[in-house]
Amino acid sequence: MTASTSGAQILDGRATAKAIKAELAERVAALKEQGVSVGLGTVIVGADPASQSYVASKHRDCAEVGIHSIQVELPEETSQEELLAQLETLNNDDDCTGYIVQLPLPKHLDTNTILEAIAPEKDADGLHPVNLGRLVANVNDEITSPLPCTPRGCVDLLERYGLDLNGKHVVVVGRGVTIGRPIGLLLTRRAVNATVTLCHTGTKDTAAHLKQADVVVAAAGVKHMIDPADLKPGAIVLDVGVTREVNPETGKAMIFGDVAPGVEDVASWYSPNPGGVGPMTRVELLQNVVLAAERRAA
Ligand SMILES: Nc1nc(=O)c2c([nH]1)NC[C@@H]1CN(c3ccc(C(=O)N[C@@H](CCC(=O)O)C(=O)O)cc3)C=[N+]21
Repeated sequence: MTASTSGAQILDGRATAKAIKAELAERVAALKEQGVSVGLGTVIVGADPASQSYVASKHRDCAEVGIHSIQVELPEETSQEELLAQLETLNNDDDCTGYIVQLPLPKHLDTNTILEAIAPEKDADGLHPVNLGRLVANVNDEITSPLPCTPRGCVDLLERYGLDLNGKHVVVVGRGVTIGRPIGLLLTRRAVNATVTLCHTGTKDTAAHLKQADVVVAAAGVKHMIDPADLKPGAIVLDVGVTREVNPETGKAMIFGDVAPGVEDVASWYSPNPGGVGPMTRVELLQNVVLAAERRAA
């Protein structure tokens, strides 16, 4: 655990993801000994530079733990039928243990129809409606089916630092499908036992909710929208939202979180962005593929 120069301690997602990757590498090796190979597929449509950079890092992660990768790159103008045919190929490919379709998709494609076409047992993101439904029904204990990567990454990061959420009040900001909506379902399970408030653009006074929060999950995707002055002193803050801006002079991409600078003077713990929940999301993707292979081997 790294202490920052100011008051708060850092929830270091890079170091935590590295430790989890070492554990996953052993599980992949054990599967190989049983003759089970583990493969992750990624499907990317179009040439969005942010998506390409995310997908490239997912394949680097795979190489690190011994997971074989299958990269499918399709042109921007790919039709819905062509994409569905590609997913059918991956659904039937025994070398592909699990896969993801990188989001966002070009506007002419229907994201929900595409996500539903992924075989639920190959859904590495945990975003298929069957798997999200199991999360709602509370039958998804990860032994049966995958959990969504970013929520699980948040919960694992807190757990690895020994931060107990039992009885704590968590305020989630943002209602997106990848994090804001599902994370409350994980946090309110008996095993975690937190109380959750979900704030979104329709919330009247988000600052008043933040003041009550023992833990804040900032997942709106709006650069620096959370003012540290609105936090309760000593709060735990997970900065999840990502805003990517390309510097027009250098051409270099810059990453910004949802929490404005100064959080380190108010929080007891916080996850920086970059370097916090992003690397955890990626390691949970690997975890889902390894779990899928272990299920298949059982
Ligand atoms: N089907 C699908 N699944 C996703 O999980 C998915 C997606 N689509 N579309 C886009 C978002 C965004 N996302 C991130 C993952 C890792 C980092 C990450 O590792 N970030 C590094 C920095 C990376 C950099 O510097 O570019 C960090 O936070 O330290 C960020 C963002 C996954 N998403």
